Amino acid sequence: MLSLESIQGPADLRALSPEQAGLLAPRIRQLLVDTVTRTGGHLGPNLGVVELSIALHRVFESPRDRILWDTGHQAYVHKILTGRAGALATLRQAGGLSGYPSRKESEHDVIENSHASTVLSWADGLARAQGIQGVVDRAVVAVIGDGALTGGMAWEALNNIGAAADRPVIIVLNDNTRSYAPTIGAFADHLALLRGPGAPKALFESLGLAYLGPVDGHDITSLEAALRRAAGLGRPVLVHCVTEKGRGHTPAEQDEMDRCHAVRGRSTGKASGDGSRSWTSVFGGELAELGASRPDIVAITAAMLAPTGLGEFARRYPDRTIDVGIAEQHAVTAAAGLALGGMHPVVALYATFLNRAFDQLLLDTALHRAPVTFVLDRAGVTGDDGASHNGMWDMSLLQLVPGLRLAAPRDAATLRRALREAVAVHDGPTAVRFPKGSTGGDIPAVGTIAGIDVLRRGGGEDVLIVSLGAMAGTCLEVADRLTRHGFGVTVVDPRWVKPVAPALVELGLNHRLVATVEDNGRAGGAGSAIAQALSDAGAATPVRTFGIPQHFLEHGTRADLLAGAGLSAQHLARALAEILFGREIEELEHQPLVAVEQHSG
Ligand SMILES: Cc1ncc(C[n+]2csc(CCOP(=O)(O)OP(=O)(O)O)c2C)c(N)n1
Ligand SMILES: CC(=O)[C@@H](O)[C@H](O)COP(=O)(O)O
Ligand SMILES: [Mg+2]
Repeated sequence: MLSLESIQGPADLRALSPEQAGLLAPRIRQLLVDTVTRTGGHLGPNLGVVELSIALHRVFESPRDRILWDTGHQAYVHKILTGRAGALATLRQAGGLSGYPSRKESEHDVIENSHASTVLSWADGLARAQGIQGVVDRAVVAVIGDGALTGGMAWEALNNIGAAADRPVIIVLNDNTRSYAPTIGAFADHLALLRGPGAPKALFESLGLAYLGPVDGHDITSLEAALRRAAGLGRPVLVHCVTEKGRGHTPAEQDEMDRCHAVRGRSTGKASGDGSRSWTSVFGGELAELGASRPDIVAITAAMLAPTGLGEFARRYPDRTIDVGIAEQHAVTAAAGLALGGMHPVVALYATFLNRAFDQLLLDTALHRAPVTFVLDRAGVTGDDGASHNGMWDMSLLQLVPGLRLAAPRDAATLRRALREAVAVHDGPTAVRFPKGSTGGDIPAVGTIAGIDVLRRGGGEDVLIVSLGAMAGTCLEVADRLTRHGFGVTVVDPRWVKPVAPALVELGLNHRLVATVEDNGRAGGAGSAIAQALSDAGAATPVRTFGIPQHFLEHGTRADLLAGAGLSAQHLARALAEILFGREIEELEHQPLVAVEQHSG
C-alpha cells in the first residue's frame, strides 16, 4: 500500500491501478481532517476535491500539462499528490507550506493569486501562447468553482475561450453548489438544471464550448473517463463535475453555514485570549442597530455574508441584504445604483478584494458622489492567508479617490463611532477599515484637538506620533519607551485619515519630528498624505512615515509580519531615537524584539 508521504509526484499516482488510486481517497481525507483542524485552513473545499484531484493528476501529466486552480484554496490535495504530504503539517505557517499554490514550492504550482475568478483568463493566455508557439502537446486545464464562476472576469475569459475552436482549453467546473453559502444567481440556478436529468446543454455549447457532464465528482473512474474524453476533443470544453463541499467529514457535511470553508486551527488559530470582541462582530452588531433607525441602509456582500459580519443585519433585514456572488465590481457599481435610487448602501468586503473594484469605486461611486459606505475588514496584515490576502493597499488606493472620506478606527468604540459618522455622510463615498481578529481593549482619548483624539500628551515637542487605525497600542508603547529616555512624545489619532485634518498640520508644525504609523503599505499611504499636507503648508518639520514596505509578504502570523515590517514598538522606538538624536539607545537595542500587538489576529 503506497503511503501518502511516499508519493513523490503524479507519476507515482499514474502507476497505480484505478482500485489502488481509489484507496488513497479516504486516507487523504483523514490526513486533511487531522492536519487542517490543527493548522487551520480551507477544510471543506479540499475535502470536496479529493477524487477530482486524483483523477486530474492521473489523466494529465503535470508539470508538462498545466493544471491551474482558481483561488487556489482547494489545492491541498494537489499538494499531497505532488510530493508535499509530509509537509502538510506546516500549512500556513511561516516557512511552511502556503495555503495556496506556490511556485517556489513546486513546479506543479502555476498560479498563486488567491483572488477568485482569474483562472480562465490565465488559461486563455497560456493557450494563446502555446498556439502562437505551435505547442500542441501540453494540455491547459483550468479548475474553477461554481462560486468563482459568478465573477465577471470568468465570463470575460469564456467570451474569448469559446471563440477559438482551435485553441483547446479544458475547463473543469467544480460544482459543489456553494461559495461559503449556497452560490446565488441565475447562473447557479442554471447549474442546478444542468445537474438534473435531460437538461438542455445550450448555455456553454452556445458559447462555443463542448459540454461534458454532469459527472459524479467523487467517482474517480467516471472523472477519468470524462477528462480523457475532454483531452481528446482538441477544442474548448467544460467538464461539469458535481462535488460535495466538506465530503467525508460529518461536521463539515452538517455545517449549513459554510461546510467548514475556512476553519481556525486548534494550534494556530487561537482567539486573542483577551476576551474582546472581533472587529467583524463589532461592525456587524452596530450595523444591525443602525438598520433599525435607517431604513435606507442596505448591506451588500460579495458571497461573504457571514465572514464580513452581516449575519445579524441579514437576519433582521433580509429584504435589505444583497449577496451579488463573487462579484465585487458589480457590487460597487450596483451600490452606486442603489444610492442613485435613494438608498445608503454599506458594501462589506475584505480590504484586499476591493482592489479589483477600484475603477467602479473611482468613477461610478466617487465621480457621482454616491453616498456609499465601504466597510473593509481584514485591512492591513492578515498573515496566514499569504501575499494576496493582506489588506495592505486600501489606504493607498483610497488616497487617490476624490471626495472619499476614509476612517481607520483604533478600537471597538471608535469603530462604532466611525460607522455612524460614515453612514451620516450623504454627499459622497466613505470607507471604514479595520484588521482581522480581536479589537483588544478600548483606548480612550485623554483629550481632543479640533476633532483629533489625543492619546498621550508628551510634555515636550520632540515627537508627534500620528497613530493610524489599529496601531494605537503599538504607538503608545513607543511613546513609553522614548519618554523613558527623556524624549517628549505626543500621540494622536485622527480617526478619519482622509482628508488630512488641518489640526494635524498645525500640530506637526509645532514638533521637531512627525512620525506616522500605519498597518498599510507605506507607499502612498495615509502617512504620505500627512507628509504632503505638512509640505503643502510650508512646514519644515521632518516627517517619517512607517508602514508595510512595498513588497509581497510571505504567510505567517500577523504579529511576526508586523515586526518583520519594522512596525513593532522596539523597531519604531529605535528608528525614532536614531532620527532624533542620531544615536542608538543601548537599552532599546538589547530588548528582545517582540511585536507589541494590540489587536492580534
Ligand atoms: C475576488 C475574491 N472575492 C472573494 C474571495 C473569498 N473567497 C475565497 S474562496 C470563496 C468561495 C469560492 O467558491 P467556489 O469558487 O465555488 O470554490 P469552493 O470553495 O466552493 O471550492 C470566496 C468568496 C476571493 N478569494 N476572491
Ligand atoms: C480563500 C479566501 O479568500 C477566504 O476563504 C479567506 O481565506 C478567508 O479568510 P479569513 O479566514 O480571514 O476569513
Ligand atoms: Mg463552490
